Amino acid sequence: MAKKLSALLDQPLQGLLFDLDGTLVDSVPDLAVAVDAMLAAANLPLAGESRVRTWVGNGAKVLVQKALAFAQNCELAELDDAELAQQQQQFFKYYRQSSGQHSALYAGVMPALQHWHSQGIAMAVVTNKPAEFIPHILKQFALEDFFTVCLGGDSLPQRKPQPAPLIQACAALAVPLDRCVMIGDSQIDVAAARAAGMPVACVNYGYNQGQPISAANPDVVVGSLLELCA
Ligand SMILES: O=C(O)COP(=O)(O)O
Ligand SMILES: [Mg+2]
Repeated sequence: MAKKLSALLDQPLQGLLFDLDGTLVDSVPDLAVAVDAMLAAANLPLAGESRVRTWVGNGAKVLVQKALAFAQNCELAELDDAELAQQQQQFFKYYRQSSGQHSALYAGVMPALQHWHSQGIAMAVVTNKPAEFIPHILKQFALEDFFTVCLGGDSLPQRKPQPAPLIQACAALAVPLDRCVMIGDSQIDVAAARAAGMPVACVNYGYNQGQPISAANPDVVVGSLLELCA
């Protein structure tokens, strides 16, 4: 049995911050459809789901950059800014169509959120996904009532691994940082939590750029959010 969340704090737990992609929802199937539709429209080779899985975590711009660099067989730095901006709009267009079609809620997420909700724990989503895509996904999986605060990768000037969105989410939840735990799937979540001075629990089923999450040294690793429930 994994360490309980309360064991990570000196004070009683009051708040939880959740990563979205790879932690609550397996969204890669729909992201991959949109990436490949963007590449197909530009007559470029398709990436496929298994590659896209290793590119998610740093937000849409980095995902599009990695896809274009792969398809054009070049370095990220060689990409043209104007083309990148245009392809990102294409990607958004296709993701608006594909989002939610083949995404799935991970096992254990619903009962774990219900548990913490019933305990009165304040909960927020802090994702690098662009904010416009968050409400639809939460609604599709009936998660929207659990979260009083949702921040996307473009909600603030800084995104994870910077601590700003975590600090902002705690402030919006009115929960002190030292009573809050970040729950994510990638080294980006671990780095953001460390920078905010917050403990971090990670799931082992997410994306983490193809690396085992244990390499990022989170405070606890679990195979299901249910393992974190007291
Ligand atoms: O959209 C991404 O790149 C990652 O989103 P996440 O922060 O919810 O994992
Ligand atoms: Mg994630």
